[in-house]
Amino acid sequence: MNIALIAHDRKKKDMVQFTTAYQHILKNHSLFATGTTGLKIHEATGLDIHRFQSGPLGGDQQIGAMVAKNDMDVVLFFRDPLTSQPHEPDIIALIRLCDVYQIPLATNMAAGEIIIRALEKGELQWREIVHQKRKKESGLE
Ligand SMILES: O=C(CO)COP(=O)(O)O
Repeated sequence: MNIALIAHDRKKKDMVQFTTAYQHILKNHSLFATGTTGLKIHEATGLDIHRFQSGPLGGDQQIGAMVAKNDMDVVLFFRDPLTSQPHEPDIIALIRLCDVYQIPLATNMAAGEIIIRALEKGELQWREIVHQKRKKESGLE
């Protein structure tokens, strides 16, 4: 599955702890992240991650583009609700797209734990059905 990992600055510690604790699960998936989050995770865990731009420079939008193509299966976005962000519209747009495409989205570590455990148990396999259906509709299969 394609998993996006994003954390605002004050939540990066949470993200590093989270990805360290669950790296045995995450390593079996394709990981994507905004620039600085991806770097911190890679430095702490050695996990392979495709890094997009930093959030304020368009990284949220790049991840949003994958969501809009229904290519992203899970979004773990540990956001900071107490600090205003210069790219707030991008953040809102990404969250909105997750709702448009019914993408499991965690906006904090507690919800992230529920999603990652569900992923481990295979409870998100329905995403494969979405991919297969999409391929069929586009004539790729
Ligand atoms: O700002 C972000 C998400 O909105 C995160 O960006 P960075 O991972 O580059 O810090």
